[in-house]
Amino acid sequence: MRVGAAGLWAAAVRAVALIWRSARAGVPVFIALTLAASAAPIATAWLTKTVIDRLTTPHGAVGGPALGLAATGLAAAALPVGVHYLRAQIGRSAGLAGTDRLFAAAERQVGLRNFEDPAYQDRLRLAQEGVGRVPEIVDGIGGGLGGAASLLGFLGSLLLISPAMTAVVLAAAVPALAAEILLTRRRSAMEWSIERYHRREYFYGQLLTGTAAATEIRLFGIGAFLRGLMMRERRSANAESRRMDLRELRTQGGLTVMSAAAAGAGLWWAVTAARRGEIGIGDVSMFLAAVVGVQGALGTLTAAISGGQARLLAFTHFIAVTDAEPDLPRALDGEAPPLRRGIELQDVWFRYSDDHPWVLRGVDLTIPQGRAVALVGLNGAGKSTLVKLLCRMYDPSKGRILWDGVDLRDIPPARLRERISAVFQDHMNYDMTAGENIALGDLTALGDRDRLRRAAVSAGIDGKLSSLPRGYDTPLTRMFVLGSDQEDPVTGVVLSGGQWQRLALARALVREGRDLMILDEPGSGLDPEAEQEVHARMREHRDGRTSLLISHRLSAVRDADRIAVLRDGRIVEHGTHDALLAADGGYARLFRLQAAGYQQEVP
Ligand SMILES: Nc1ncnc2c1ncn2[C@@H]1O[C@H](COP(=O)(O)OP(=O)(O)OP(=O)(O)O)[C@@H](O)[C@H]1O
Repeated sequence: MRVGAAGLWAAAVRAVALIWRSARAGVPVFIALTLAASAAPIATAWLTKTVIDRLTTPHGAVGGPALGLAATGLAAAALPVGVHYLRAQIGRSAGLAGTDRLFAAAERQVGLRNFEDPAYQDRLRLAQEGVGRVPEIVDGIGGGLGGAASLLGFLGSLLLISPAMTAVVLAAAVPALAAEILLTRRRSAMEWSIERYHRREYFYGQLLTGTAAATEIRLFGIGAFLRGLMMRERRSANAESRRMDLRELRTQGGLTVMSAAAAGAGLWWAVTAARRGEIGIGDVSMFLAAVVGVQGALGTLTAAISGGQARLLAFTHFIAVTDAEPDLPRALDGEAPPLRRGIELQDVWFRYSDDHPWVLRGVDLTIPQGRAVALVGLNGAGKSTLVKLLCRMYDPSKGRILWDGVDLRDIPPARLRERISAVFQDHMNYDMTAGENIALGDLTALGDRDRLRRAAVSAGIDGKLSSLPRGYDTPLTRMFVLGSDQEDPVTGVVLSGGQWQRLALARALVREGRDLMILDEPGSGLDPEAEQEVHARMREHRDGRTSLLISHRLSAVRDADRIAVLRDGRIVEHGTHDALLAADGGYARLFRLQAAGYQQEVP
């Protein structure tokens, strides 16, 4: 991604606006103290010159300037401390506001399309990095302001002593500044180009240190292999950084010699001019302070400019994420009415992107209110995709889905989702307490132990949760210690796959009174007995409710009011279990196959 000067400027304006809005009271004080802190050394230099001049003239009164020197010395020592505190404080406020804004922007992506786009994911990660660098932008602003004020102050002082010498010092300074800015742009470009190595290195690092892949990595013995891949990425990034460092070394080396030569020449001139009586001894001291001051200010300024470019570049990702349009067209005021008739899919076509093949190719399906519809089909047939369309995680590419006659596109996703509960095939296990894991299904149940237990009982997991060391308050994680009590840390518990499955079911059940219940493979991780039991419970729960059930175990869906078979992106069979068996099509064949498999297993 190339960001030109205009882009960086726009980013600077946005960053300043964010900083200003998040710390209105602190910013003016910070600027005032920064400028005062920069002025202190200039005042010190002038006062020193005055003291020396008066000391070298008979009867010169030095009391006033000496007192002034003491005051500026005090200011020079104290002001940077205040500036440092305010800078950190403003950085924290701005970082907090930026982080909140960033995550709110990510939440505005109500569907999944952007989240599944690798480019958006990259951008999101870089945006987090960008917002993390907002405190550095505050540093940069402070450095830039302070540096510029010192530079102008010392150059002005030098100008009063000798315009010629000012020209020499400037001649050494300006190329240095220009070269630094150029180097910085190159460094930014280099950092952007090595980002791809860092992303892959991070990925391997996560694999090697996380728990998700820990078992496989150990069993397959692939730790060293993955570490090798990780180190290869790091070496590639290092090689490019080293090339850049060498270029900087050469340029900066040359510039340092140049400015040292300018300073040396200036010193020689000042000393000889003082010897000839053309300037006073105080002027020599002022000149020395100005040369050192200009060089120091230049260093601060170039660091602020070069660091600032890199930080603003990172901040452009934050801007891109916070400005991104929601992935689904927004319907702001539609309603999802309580379901009375049912849900209708009319000629629904869907593919994940223009580059992907069609998953659904004209699905027509009705889920009548109060009925249980089962959806069956082979792996990859598109069942879970259809579920995601029903929850409006995506919009159909063609066709429409009607909720009691209202197109889902006309309903704000949040309102639609309030009416739905679901157990997803790839349900989530949260590193939180058992109770929280259930309550996440409906936050109004948080802390309502009776409701949580009711859901857990229905999902058949209450016994297990009640027997945990702290019951429903037991953390279901070994990732970190929960609770604020450092003296008495709460050790977490790890559940089995099937137990997590039941917990996901409880999470769906705690969402009481919803119009549609979606059960996508609710029994897939359970042993046969448990699966039967869960399906029996779900049958009870479904009774009189609108539900969509997906299962590969056809015996579990046989008593659904309707069964739809999805193949090649279309509903190819549709009816009750008995009707489908009588039709003797694909469903009947699959059902017999499964039944025969079970019979063979019985001795
Ligand atoms: N997020 C995604 N991006 C791109 N393609 C996807 C995505 N999710 C699923 N697919 C593809 O869509 C097709 C249908 O997948 P889906 O998960 O809906 O099938 P399914 O019927 O639920 O399968 P299973 O029975 O194995 O769970 C598959 O070919 C899959 O590769």
